[in-house]
Amino acid sequence: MGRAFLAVMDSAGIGGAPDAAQYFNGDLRDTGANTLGHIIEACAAGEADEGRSGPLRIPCLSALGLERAIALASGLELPMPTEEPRGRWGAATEISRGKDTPSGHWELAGLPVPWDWHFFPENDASFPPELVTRVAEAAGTEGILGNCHAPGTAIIERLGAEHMQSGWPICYTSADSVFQIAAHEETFGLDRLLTLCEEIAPSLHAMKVGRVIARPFTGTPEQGFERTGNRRDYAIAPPRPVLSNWVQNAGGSCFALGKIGDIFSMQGFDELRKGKDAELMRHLGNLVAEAPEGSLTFANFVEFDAIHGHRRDVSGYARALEWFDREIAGLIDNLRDEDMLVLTADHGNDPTWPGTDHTRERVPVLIAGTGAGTLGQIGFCDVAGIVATHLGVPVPG
Ligand SMILES: O=P(O)(O)O[C@H]1O[C@H](CO)[C@@H](O)[C@H]1O
Ligand SMILES: [Mn+2]
Ligand SMILES: [Mn+2]
Repeated sequence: MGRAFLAVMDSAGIGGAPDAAQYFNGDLRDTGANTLGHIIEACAAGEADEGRSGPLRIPCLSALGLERAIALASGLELPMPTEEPRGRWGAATEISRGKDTPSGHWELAGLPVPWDWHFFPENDASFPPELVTRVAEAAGTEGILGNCHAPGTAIIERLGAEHMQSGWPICYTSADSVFQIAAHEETFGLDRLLTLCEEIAPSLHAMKVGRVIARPFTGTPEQGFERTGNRRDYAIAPPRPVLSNWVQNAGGSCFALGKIGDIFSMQGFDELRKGKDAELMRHLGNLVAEAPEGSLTFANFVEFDAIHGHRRDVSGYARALEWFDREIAGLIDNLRDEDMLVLTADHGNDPTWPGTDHTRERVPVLIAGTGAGTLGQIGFCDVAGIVATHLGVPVPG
């Protein structure tokens, strides 16, 4: 039976989504976006030389069949490694409508999202009056500040002083399905902020807003404000059992690494280990050494997306891929005979594309430890099926 390690390279898409024309970055459709394909091309053309140089060096991902997966997904013709892949490789297509992180992960875990997420409009007042009233009541204030789309650091700079003076919470949103509340840890109070978020979360989840996020900060108008590490996400829970539940129900342990805990509201997980990507890689290495037989380790590496994809930083994304490739090669050497390591992604975020939003794409599925050969074109849900079958866990439905 062995163990299963499932690592999501957040936003590492490979193009070719059949419905890409229905998705936009600004005015431009996502048709043709190809995160990894375009990074490989940019590196080969010498256009991604900041902090690195030349063609993208990812021998481990290549040996597992990445270039073949890209060609299968999108038809993009890249120089092909001459050797046959040593892993199983394929391209997965999403059916959930959102090109967001929870949609991608839930479907990879066997649950296509059965609804449309609610996104708040980019109007002067993003939130409906009833919601504003409900939040102010829960906060015990006369009103709220913000009520708009904003980057989190910019809005505390703009409204931090007014917030400290009036005591009103700063509420804002973004292109994601989120309701975020920024408040000062001392003058508003951290516990009060967390209680407020917890209290209003059920009504936002009922509206199909994916997450309420507490964004505490400290500082002064004179010295400037800074967000603290006490961020808390109150995410909507998956409405049905997912891969981690199936594994747990069959008696296996499940470990969540990084954002996986929030994405699934810890549904089906025994333990959460957090940190930056480098730390997560160490957690993953420790679990390769220690995780019990029959267990699932589910990891999300968010920096590809959060630090490089949204900032359209091709060199940075390439550096992150080269780092990831080296680290994963080391982990594969330590797998036990019966183990499976699956590398995949949740959506695209092509750093060569206009805009700053995710791109609708197919994703690679690369599997180490269980032989070689193609998986062909599969669905996101098949990833859950492959992992469950490997662990001998029944797949419902
Ligand atoms: O700009 P900040 O506050 O970091 O917000 C970002 O973080 C949120 C959740 O990850 C995203 O929806 C985006 O809005
Ligand atoms: Mn994501
Ligand atoms: Mn993102």
